[in-house]
Amino acid sequence: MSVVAMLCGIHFWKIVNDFWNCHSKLIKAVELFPGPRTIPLLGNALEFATNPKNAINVMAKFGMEYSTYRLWIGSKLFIIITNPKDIEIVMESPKTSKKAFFYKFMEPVVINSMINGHGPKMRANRKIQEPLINGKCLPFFMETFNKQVRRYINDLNSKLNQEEFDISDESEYCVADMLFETVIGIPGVGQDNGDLTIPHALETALDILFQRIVTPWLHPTFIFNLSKCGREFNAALELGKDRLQQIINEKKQLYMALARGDPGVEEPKPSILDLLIQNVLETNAMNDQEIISDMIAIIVGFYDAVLGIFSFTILMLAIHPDMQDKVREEVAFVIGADDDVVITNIGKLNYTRMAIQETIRLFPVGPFLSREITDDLQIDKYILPKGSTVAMLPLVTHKSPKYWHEPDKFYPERFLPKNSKNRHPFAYVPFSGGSRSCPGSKFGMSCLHVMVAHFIRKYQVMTTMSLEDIKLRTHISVRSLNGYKVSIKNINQL
Ligand code: HEM
Repeated sequence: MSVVAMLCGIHFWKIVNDFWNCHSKLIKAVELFPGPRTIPLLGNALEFATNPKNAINVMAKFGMEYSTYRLWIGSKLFIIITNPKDIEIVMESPKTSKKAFFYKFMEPVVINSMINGHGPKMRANRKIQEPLINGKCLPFFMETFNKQVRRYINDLNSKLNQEEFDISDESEYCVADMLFETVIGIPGVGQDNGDLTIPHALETALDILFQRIVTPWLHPTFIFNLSKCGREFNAALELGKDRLQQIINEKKQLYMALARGDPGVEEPKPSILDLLIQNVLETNAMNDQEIISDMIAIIVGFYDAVLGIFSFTILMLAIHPDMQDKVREEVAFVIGADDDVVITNIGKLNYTRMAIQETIRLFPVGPFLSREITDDLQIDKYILPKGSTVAMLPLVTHKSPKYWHEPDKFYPERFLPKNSKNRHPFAYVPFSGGSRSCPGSKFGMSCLHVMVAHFIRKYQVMTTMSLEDIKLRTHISVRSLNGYKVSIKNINQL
């Protein structure tokens, strides 16, 4: 214990030293930036570390006040920006293509992945994977989405005409099954045996990651590793890593057996991981560590986004029955009473798409997008100094009355071309932008269309919640703190 106390003491001294000596340049550079009052050494950390789940709400509150401002989390300087023209400069600049310092916290399990890496190797790996996610196998992935969603919709019959239930809790297994089959290429049987170990472990890791970001005394790795949350975080990532390594080994064996023409070996259905392994067996372009890192990035990106957006969309349609009817009419017209949703339908489901877009406007999956400033960058009257972290807050920009009429209302029609034409393109950044934009946007939106279409075609959804009731819980992503309570009736009983 005394050794730990001594190490903490040494580290504390180092923080003090860093703060006063190494960061004097940064302190000077942001003298003119507005921002909340700081306290010595901790800066603004106490505002966030005491309640990390509310941290982005607090940042958003300051964002309403200042639009551009600075925050100090210990010795780390954050510049928060919310104006679309500034967001455009930051997203498009090569000086900000590196993710913020805290993405390093995902190491040593997730190294130089699409989510936390940078540089030529990361870009080359991303270039291999993007066409696998959104390319010619997408129609095939749609079959899996339809199959799993049909299963889920049938199981929801047990909730018919009953009390309210949480739509997110009910949808977890279906989302995990779609993920397992299309991303990792293992049978999606969560709806049969209820195993959510891997997605839950990764969700826990995200929660802890965010807690660490806003808690400066957890930044040093050796202190973090000694803490309870550090041990939990490492265990969660290790679990995902070990399972993925095992799956990769099995798949490599299988594809080598296929190449040799071994008898009785069947070609598996394609998944993103299967396609990637076939590619690297031929090209040797990525090693196992890189594949695992990117698979974790994709699993987190898929599970968190699809589950969160679907749950919010159904809740929004429950709160707004007129809009729910419009989605239902469109689905009936474009897809019919019982057909699968195929890729060519997606472009015709305009109102459904606008309902999903409007949901993501109000509840952005990436409420806090951050990058490292690798060289001084001018935005408006300010210079973002090299060595600071810039954070964009879609949660604020998406609700600014400067760009959105009645921003707190759910109004899908605001995405009609005639209502969008004068809007700054970076006033809406659901998938981030520039070189670090989401590589899974088409894949994810296709999946969401399938889920919403099947659900609304079968059920009338109601809720006692109102838009004003929803309190947000934020980590890297956004969730409803008070859940997504809905009840359902069979559409044919109406
Ligand atoms: C349709 C709903 C989705 C939305 C709204 C969404 C949104 C986002 C946003 C805002 C980011 C940027 C995060 C940041 O800059 O910190 C991001 C990154 C990412 N997303 Fe998505 N995402 C969605 C679906 C998906 C899916 C289905 C996948 C996987 C197939 C995925 C994989 C990723 C990955 C790997 C990154 C990291 C990319 C990078 O930082 O360069 N996303 N996503």
